[in-house]
Amino acid sequence: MLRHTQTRFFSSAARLLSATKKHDVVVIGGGPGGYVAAIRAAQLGLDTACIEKRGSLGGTCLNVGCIPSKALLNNSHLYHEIKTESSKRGIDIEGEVKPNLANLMKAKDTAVKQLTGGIEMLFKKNGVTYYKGTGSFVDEHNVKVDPIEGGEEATLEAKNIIIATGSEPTPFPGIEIDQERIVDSTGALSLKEIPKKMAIIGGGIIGLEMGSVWSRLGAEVTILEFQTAIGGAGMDAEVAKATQKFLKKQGLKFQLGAKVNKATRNGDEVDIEFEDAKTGEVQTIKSDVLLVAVGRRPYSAGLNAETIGLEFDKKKRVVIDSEYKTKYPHIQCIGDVTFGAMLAHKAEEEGIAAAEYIKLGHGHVNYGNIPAVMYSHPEVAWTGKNEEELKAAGIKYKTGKFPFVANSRAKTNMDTEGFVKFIADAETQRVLGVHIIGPNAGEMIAEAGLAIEYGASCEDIYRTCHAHPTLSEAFKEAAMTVFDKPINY
Ligand SMILES: Cc1cc2nc3c(=O)[nH]c(=O)nc-3n(C[C@H](O)[C@H](O)[C@H](O)COP(=O)(O)OP(=O)(O)OC[C@H]3O[C@@H](n4cnc5c(N)ncnc54)[C@H](O)[C@@H]3O)c2cc1C
Ligand SMILES: NC(=O)c1ccc[n+]([C@@H]2O[C@H](COP(=O)([O-])OP(=O)(O)OC[C@H]3O[C@@H](n4cnc5c(N)ncnc54)[C@H](O)[C@@H]3O)[C@@H](O)[C@H]2O)c1
Repeated sequence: MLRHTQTRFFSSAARLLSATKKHDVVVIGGGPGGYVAAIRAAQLGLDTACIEKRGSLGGTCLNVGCIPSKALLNNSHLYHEIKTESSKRGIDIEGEVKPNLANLMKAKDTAVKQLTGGIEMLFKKNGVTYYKGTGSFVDEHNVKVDPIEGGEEATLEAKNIIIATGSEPTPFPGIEIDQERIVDSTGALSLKEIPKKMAIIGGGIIGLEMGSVWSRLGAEVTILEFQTAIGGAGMDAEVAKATQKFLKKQGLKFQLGAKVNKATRNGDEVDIEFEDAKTGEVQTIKSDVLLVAVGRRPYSAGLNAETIGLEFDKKKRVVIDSEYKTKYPHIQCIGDVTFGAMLAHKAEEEGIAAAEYIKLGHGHVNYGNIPAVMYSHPEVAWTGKNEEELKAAGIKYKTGKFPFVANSRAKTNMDTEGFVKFIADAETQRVLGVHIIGPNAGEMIAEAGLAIEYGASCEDIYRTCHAHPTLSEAFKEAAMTVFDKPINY
């Protein structure tokens, strides 16, 4: 008996020993923050591993966020354009134009598969070791991997650890998500049929993007937003108003200042009760599907962070310093699970900076110049400051605006909704913020990012030759309007 116990002890000790691996850097989470940090660390010559429990790399963004939503946004827009705009563009279509939901979903899934698979290839190319499983702290230098299918149990001894565990949808107290009739963003990306009526709690970016998708495909969409403006945090008030106007024109309905009290599923319907936040008047609406999109919250479940006494703030964000260091200098944290905008490109920037801090001792992210894009049509994009922020800070500024209706390319394309708005320092004309509603605003905002990063003035932009006929001429002319007259308006 004794001999048997001893054998068992030695064999499990041997197994533990053989499964302990040493790495310079262990990244927990394979989303845009984590996978980019891992690749950058490996490129800098560090022996790097990344642990991911989802079964595929790319995190929320590639699996259930940016990528699938953009696939549905792009293809639902094409469908809507073909259906509503073909004849005025000189294209005759015979027979009925109708969406094929199964194939729309297939196209979305193909994009996701190709891109998530691509990261696995990048890991191989850059020599990042990929552990499939849940990473949890054993102590401040050892991380255990509990494997998922295809993974292996291991304990990783790490000189440096980067936490990049992301975020999850914020629940609405009392409303149960069943991912069928009452869904969060993940469910809204995979509905089995096009609802006749869809209600959405939250007029932020998810609500407006997913509302656009299902409205274009035929649903009657009602957005219930608690605030008196849509767009969530950061959207310039003038832009938010104009955005609501064009979305309304496209058929979305808005109930602003709406305080939702409850929502219950009744068979194939959902009853939603809300009250006017000002008057207290109570209304009930019925919908086939309810999307709850009231924000996202940091995710750190399963990390066993308590074991090492990691610090969190009231919003459950991991507390870090300006070099992404937690209370332990060798444990950093980046992306949605810590401070700042919950955006993929912000997480990626932090991933690169965190890896560079480890190897080089310095890194760079300009938090004053993180672009935001809403992929409606037209798109809404901004970077830098908005008017409300500058007023609050007491900074004197001037604005200049140029409408796409006066831009030759937009007119040629019959796509003239929106404008480019510049906000510049009143004295120096230095660009402080740019806010765009317009076709391809998400691409155009990169030019504004460069201008802000390099401290450009409006005149610098005006004196830069822009090709004709392009939408970007509207960008140049908007810069001119801050201090002079535009040519074409
Ligand atoms: C519907 C939707 C659309 C979006 N669209 C955009 C967009 O267009 N542009 C944009 O910039 N942002 C968009 N976002 C936000 C974007 O997805 C996030 O900001 C981004 O994914 C954050 O990256 P991250 O690496 O911090 O976290 P995540 O992407 O959430 O990745 C974290 C990963 O860590 C894994 N993980 C967690 N705990 C553990 C553990 N203990 N062990 C191992 N693995 C673990 C998770 O499985 C996850 O895969 C969207 C989000 C949603 C929901
Ligand atoms: N294109 C993109 O970059 C993109 C796309 C989707 C998501 N995201 C990111 O994902 C995150 C989550 O998006 P989101 O739209 O859920 O959050 P959000 O913070 O953008 O918007 C949530 C909205 O819900 C409202 N709200 C909150 N509680 C409410 C209540 N009880 N009743 C009614 N309204 C209520 C808020 O006022 C806000 O307008 C955001 O940080 C966003 O940046 C980005």
